[in-house]
Amino acid sequence: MASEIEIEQQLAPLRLLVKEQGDRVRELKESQAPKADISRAVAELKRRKKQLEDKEKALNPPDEFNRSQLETLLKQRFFYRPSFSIYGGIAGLYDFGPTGCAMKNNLLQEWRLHFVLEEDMLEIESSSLAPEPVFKASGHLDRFLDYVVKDVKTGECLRADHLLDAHLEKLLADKNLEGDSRQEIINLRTKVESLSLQELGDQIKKFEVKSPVTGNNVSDPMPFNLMFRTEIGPSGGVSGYLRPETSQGMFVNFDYLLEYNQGKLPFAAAQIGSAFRNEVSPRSGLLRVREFTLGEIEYFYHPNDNDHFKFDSVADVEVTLFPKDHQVSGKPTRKMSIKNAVDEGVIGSRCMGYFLGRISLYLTKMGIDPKYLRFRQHMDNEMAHYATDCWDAECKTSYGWVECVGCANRSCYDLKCHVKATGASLCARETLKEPISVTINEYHSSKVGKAFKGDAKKIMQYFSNLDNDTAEKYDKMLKDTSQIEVDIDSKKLTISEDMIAVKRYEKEIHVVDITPSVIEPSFGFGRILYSILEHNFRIREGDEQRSWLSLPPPVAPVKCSVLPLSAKKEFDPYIKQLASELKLHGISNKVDDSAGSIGRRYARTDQIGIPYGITVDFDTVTNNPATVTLRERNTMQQIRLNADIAPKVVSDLVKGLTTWKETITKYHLFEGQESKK
Ligand SMILES: Nc1ncnc2c1ncn2[C@@H]1O[C@H](COP(=O)(O)OP(=O)(O)OP(=O)(O)O)[C@@H](O)[C@H]1O
Repeated sequence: MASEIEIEQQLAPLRLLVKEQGDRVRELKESQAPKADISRAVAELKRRKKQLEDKEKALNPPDEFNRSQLETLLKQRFFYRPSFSIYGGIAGLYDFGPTGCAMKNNLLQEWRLHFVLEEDMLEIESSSLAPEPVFKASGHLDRFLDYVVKDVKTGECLRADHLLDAHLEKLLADKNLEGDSRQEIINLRTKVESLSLQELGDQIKKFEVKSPVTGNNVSDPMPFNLMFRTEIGPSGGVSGYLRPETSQGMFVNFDYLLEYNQGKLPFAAAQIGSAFRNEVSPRSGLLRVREFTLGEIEYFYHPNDNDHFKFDSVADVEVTLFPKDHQVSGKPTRKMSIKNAVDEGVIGSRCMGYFLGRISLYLTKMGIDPKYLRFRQHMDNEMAHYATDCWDAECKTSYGWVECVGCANRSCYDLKCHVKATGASLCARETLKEPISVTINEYHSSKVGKAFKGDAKKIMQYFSNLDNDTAEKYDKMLKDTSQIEVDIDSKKLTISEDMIAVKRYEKEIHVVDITPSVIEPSFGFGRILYSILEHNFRIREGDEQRSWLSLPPPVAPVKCSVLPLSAKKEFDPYIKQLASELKLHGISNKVDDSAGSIGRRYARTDQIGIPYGITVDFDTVTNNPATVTLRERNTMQQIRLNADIAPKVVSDLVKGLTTWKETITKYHLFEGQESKK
């Protein structure tokens, strides 16, 4: 499917023709030209408008869920739009408007309450830009790749797995394709993202895949690193990268976090921040972009204890699971409680189960429809280089199943990588019940300092952290070749026999170093936000179709509207008073005193998902004490209540201290109002 920018580019000439003809009609009318000329010009304007409409429809084919209606709403009410559009835009970058920004902030605030506050997590904010050795050590420099092919004539780059997948999808659309060939393609589609470079190349050749844009042949696939590279500082000597995930900031600060936590495991660090990926083909709106907000948690725990002390709180949470063996054998998903899934070994540990349960609770509270939420386990060859097990929380949208949260078991991979690269001590200390005897390798040197100057400290640190196997391996190398080569901070250093001496002895110890294991839930807020919008998009049938959003109050961009029934001056003091009292309760509100019927204005507030609306009318002014109506968005029911308590009632509703059902039993339903859900 074409990106929004591509669509806009194709529509621009037609829009111009419509505008020109519109101007022409206006000129003719103003100059009181003959009626026949005006009618001809109007007919031409209609023809051009129709041409534009047809093209728009062709580029945005309607599907079961009417995405184009949602997109129109999102554009009109400025949830988000392509960045720099007045310069023609750049694919994969988006700006959030007031509604989108407020909604995203609500998601972040709820995330902090649900995870950081609830679990006493240690939230940090680390730099978005990191020097190259960090990503060399973490493996991103060598392995954070997508495979791309080039159009052999135009040189345009295309993501190889997506290209192959789209081609296979097209083949499957052919109803005449039957039997084994159909099954082979279905099977291949389930593992397209996990094919190796060689396998991808073979399949692209086998199915004679061509560029969908030009129909030209494509090259063999080649690796493309997704990180944005830059130079840090004016002299250009230090290479750096914008982070593709926020987690490295938490790993490199592990020691300080542990100390802050009084040296105790387990604990969780959390971070919200921007991540940057130079995606080959950004597409599908917010779903695949080049800059996005991530919320990540690193739960550090003892590798021999993968329980979670709060497991019981999620034991009964029902989730839909799609384990890897079901994907291979074509079996359907399983709906089960977290407890049963762990007991039956579907989920590997109570710790992983705990986080899947918490993720599910967060997403559904935010408005994800549980029917369209599943947890899919990664296939072994699909996992990121750092993971040993991974479950993605996927939401079904009109684009298919979309990964919104990844929950990976990163074991001790990252901490060990940074220890290896820097010699830093990134481990916890455990006091043993009984002392044990261990081999100590003590390295001494007089010449390393002279030979390696600034690097000497790191080298000696590196040696002091060696495990026994590596120490023995180095002993042998020194004996055999009189030198050893070590890789520190991405530099290969040669240490000769005369530079270093090792003293080895047994020692009884009471404390051991532990490199913790890590479970990492990683939330992409753009994808979550879009999925929530799709899951809550509704149409009210009536004289005219009105689109609206059934967003849960905590997520809604604005919580309450304040509406004067008409433009009467007497309403103003009440409107001001209500708006400021709502603010005192921390309830965001929007006064809509624009012209237009009250019905139209309610419809406008429903469009951005405002859950409650207070209306000031003639009775407000005449009643003593003053009364107002309070309307609930989903049912469109209204109650009448005293103006001075209305803000508090809305505040209680928004904060979940009461429900609408309870509220309508306490106050009177406004005359003639019934549930119109
Ligand atoms: N290009 C992107 N645009 C928007 N969100 C993204 C993008 N890449 C990743 N995310 C979000 O970040 C989360 C964690 O990133 P992770 O590295 O697990 O994704 P990923 O497996 O690389 O995603 P994908 O396979 O879709 O590229 C994802 O669950 C998703 O919500």
